[in-house]
Amino acid sequence: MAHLMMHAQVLKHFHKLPKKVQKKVPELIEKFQINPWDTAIGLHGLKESMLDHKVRGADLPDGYRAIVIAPEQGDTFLLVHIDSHDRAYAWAKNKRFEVHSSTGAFQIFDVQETTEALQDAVIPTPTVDDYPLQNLANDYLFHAGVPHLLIPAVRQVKSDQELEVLSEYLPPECYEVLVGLVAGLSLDEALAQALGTDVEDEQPVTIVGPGDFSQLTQRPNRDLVVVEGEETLKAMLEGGSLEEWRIFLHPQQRKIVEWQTNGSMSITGAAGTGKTVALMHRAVYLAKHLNNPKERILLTTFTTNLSVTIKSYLRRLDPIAAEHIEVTNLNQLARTICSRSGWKGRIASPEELNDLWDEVWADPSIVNLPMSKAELQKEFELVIDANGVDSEEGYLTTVRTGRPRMGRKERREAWPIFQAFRRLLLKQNLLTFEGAIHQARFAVEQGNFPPFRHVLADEVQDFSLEALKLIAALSQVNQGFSDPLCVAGDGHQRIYRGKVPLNLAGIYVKGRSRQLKVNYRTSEQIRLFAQSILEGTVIDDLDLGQTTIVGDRSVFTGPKPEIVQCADEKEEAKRIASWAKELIQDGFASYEICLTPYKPAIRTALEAEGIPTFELKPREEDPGPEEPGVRLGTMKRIKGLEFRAIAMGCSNESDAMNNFAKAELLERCERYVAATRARERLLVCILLPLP
Ligand SMILES: Nc1ncnc2c1ncn2[C@@H]1O[C@H](COP(=O)(O)OP(=O)(O)OP(=O)(O)O)[C@@H](O)[C@H]1O
Repeated sequence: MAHLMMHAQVLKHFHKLPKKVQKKVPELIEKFQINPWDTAIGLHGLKESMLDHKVRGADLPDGYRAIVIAPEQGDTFLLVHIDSHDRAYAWAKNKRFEVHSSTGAFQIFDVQETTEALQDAVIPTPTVDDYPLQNLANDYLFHAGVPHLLIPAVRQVKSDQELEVLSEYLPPECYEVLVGLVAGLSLDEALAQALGTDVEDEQPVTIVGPGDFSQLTQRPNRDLVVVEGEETLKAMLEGGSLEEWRIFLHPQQRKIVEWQTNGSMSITGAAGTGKTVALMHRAVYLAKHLNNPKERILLTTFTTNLSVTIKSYLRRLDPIAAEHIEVTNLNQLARTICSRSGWKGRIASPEELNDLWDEVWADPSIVNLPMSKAELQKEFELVIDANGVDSEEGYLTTVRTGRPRMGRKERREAWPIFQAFRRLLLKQNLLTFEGAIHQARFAVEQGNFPPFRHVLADEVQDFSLEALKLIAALSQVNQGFSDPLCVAGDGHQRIYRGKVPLNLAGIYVKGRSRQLKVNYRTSEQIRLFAQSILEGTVIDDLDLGQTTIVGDRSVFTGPKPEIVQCADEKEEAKRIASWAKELIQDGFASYEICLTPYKPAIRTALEAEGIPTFELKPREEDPGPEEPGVRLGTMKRIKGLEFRAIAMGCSNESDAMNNFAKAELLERCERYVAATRARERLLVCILLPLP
């Protein structure tokens, strides 16, 4: 059967086409499947007027034309553009539509346009004359995926800015490989990143020429999709427009989705690189391949926000598969397991915990405090509770990463205090959040709660050791099942605790780990700024190694983040309010703007300008377009969300933004998280330096 593959750009602009034209497209697809040469399709050659002789036109109503690329080998046709007659043909006239015979990627490019873009770019001449691309041999560049005809243009590139100019003109995977090479990756590494292939398992490309489309439906492809008929098209364009993440995955994401593993696997990547998207697609893929429909899949997250978003996205992705996937956040998961396995208590509220600590401190037998009360409470939360430490001996040997030094003597002194606190919890049938996770793990390990066939967990950088052990138990990681556990996370975004290597919890991902490097959320300018907040720090890969952002990039560019100095909170509130007002005048909806952290002064300043506000409260969903109002929320609250514009206020001398070098890593990571929630615009207020 012949196929018609559609290009992402056609789907992206589909909603702008006249209704009559939109209606005809499914008919066109169906006719193609039956007989692509059917005269009723009206496919006609345009040899004389087109540079690429494979270009065909197909008539659509109201004088519109579809640009279809006919194969020289195979029976896969490509619908690459739809527009009014003159515009459609002008678009296609000088373009080439080819499969690259080294990488197998389908590429659209215009040699003249690319060369001219480079010549016209006003970029200062670099002082150093040995930019990496200039020294590469033609053959090397070809293996990197550069079409033969574009090699001369690529060899002209003398700086990062010039390479960036080409980002709009080079085929995307080819541009990505070049960025990787310039950043210092080897050719194999850069190709593996861009194409989602491994050198070991790579299928050799065996195409016979640029018009051989016979393998396009089988190879990972970031811009083309097979559309099988009206229903598929409708499903893709649910709500009238395309949500690209549902259909077009980066080849690395595709690899993650379909990767069959005999043990746990991990997905890493900086903020916005599509980890959650890959994880959701993988959950759906696994749900579709369950052997027994009674088997269950768990997808869990650290924050409540994210689990709410994932739940609704999974239903959009595949409502039938979503029925097999239980989505819940860690807190809820622990509660459910505890209560289903017979526990009758409650998780203590923060106020109740404070009351219990007060009771401990009031106990006259507690006299020797090896550190301050506040530090001891923190020690309990971050070390004792999070690691499930249940004996003094265990405590003496626990690794306390990121905590103040404590010798054996101090630990022995502290232990009775923690025991006293635990006794009070028990007396009232209360558990801490970590305590509930600990109980839940026991319930699973003792067979009081059934494990899942597959477990997927997001935001694992913030999981405690106990939480990691819980998901390991729930997925039976060491029982020899295929694809037991897939975890996703990012060490740059760890904001709740020190790192806990997966390995410590018996989750072994060596050789089964993938890093995503293409940022789909934030502009390149915002990505670079956010990255600068963490400059000089060492970020882990969730396990025992370090992560690197070499070769990372965003898929789009935008205005530079604005950094403004404000003398005090009053000035800060004024600056933020006038910035938000300007954005709204420029067409931003109020709910697309978020200000963090929440400060009453900022709210008052906005309201004085007549701008509605909406506070994002803990555990409550962001209602989106239904509820106008500039969003106000803490940096922790906005994790897992994204906005077109973010303003970060920080008119406080000790704020991390005022002095990165002095700030704690967790605080810097929190600022990184806040900055990377912004898609297009970022305003950062810092304190005016003291005289
Ligand atoms: N293949 C894709 N095509 C288009 N958009 C994508 C794709 N993958 C992800 N995105 C978009 O990029 C944004 C970030 O994706 P996602 O939330 O999955 O990233 P993440 O790595 O989990 O981010 P973070 O760690 O910052 O929460 C989302 O708006 C998502 O829709």
